[in-house]
Amino acid sequence: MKQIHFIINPIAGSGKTHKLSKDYLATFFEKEKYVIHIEYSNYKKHAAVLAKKAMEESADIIVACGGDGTINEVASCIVGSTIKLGIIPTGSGNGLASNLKISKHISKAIQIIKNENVRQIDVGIIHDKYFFSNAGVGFDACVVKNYESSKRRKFKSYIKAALKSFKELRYDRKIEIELNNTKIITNPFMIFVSNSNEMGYNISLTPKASLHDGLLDMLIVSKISKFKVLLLGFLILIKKQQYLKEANHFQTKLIKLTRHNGDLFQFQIDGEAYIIEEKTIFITIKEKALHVIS
Ligand SMILES: Nc1ncnc2c1ncn2[C@@H]1O[C@H](COP(=O)(O)OP(=O)(O)OP(=O)(O)O)[C@@H](O)[C@H]1O
Repeated sequence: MKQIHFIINPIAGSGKTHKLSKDYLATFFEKEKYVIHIEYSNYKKHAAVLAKKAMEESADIIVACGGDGTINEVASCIVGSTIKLGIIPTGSGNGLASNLKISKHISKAIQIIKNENVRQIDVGIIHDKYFFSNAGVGFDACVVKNYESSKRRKFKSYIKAALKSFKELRYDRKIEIELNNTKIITNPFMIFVSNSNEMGYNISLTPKASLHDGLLDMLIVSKISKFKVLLLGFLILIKKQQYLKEANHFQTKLIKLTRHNGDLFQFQIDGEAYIIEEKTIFITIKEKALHVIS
């Protein structure tokens, strides 16, 4: 019998998860072959607690039902193991699921899990945390921080958060970046590191990124005027950000970031806000460390 555990974030996205009852799932997973377990996350980081419990109960497959935040909490527990991660993308952005071509239609996503076609994907590591989609410091981290205080988890909330971040924009920190034997000292608008080629909503800052190439894709945008911020936003929407001369793209396996002044590092990691206190941090990649059904 296969033990399949569903971990559902009830507040992710537009709350489509109400469909995921035991009766509904039982119409897909035959009781002769599967034992279905369902748990709901009740607070931030609870999905990780539930994933660890599922591992102790010998789960074969753990299904994260939510967005990139829920996937991060669940997947971080099973990196390096042979437990398979299933995804039902009920979040708002669903960047990783979209990169993996997992349908947003619940029944289609369930069918993908049933087919059990497993791929091993790379996993990013920033300081002591895993990321599966992307992480960044600067404007994107500010947008995420402002988004977290909004009541609704929708695209409109991201736009509002971006406008607020635009108003708050300031360049009061210097960061030293070391990668590929190069040192860059910048007063950044944004330092964005990605494992996946999509942030969600079909937006990509790193279109060349692959979950399977053993490399991190990095976009460094140095200090730019507010006019150029708007221009960059437009270029991103038409997927032509390389035309902004301050936007530089790199591929690498290891990045060292040192903050020379300014406050603590305020990151976004898979769309969640994080503070990192250390002055120097490393970002690296663990190849093919996660078994994902897609
Ligand atoms: N019951 C709950 N109440 C409040 N927060 C929760 C609850 N369950 C999970 N969370 C938190 O909700 C946050 C958002 O989850 P998630 O990223 O899955 O959805 P999303 O933000 O709508 O989607 P995406 O990241 O794809 O845009 C995560 O930080 C998670 O820890």
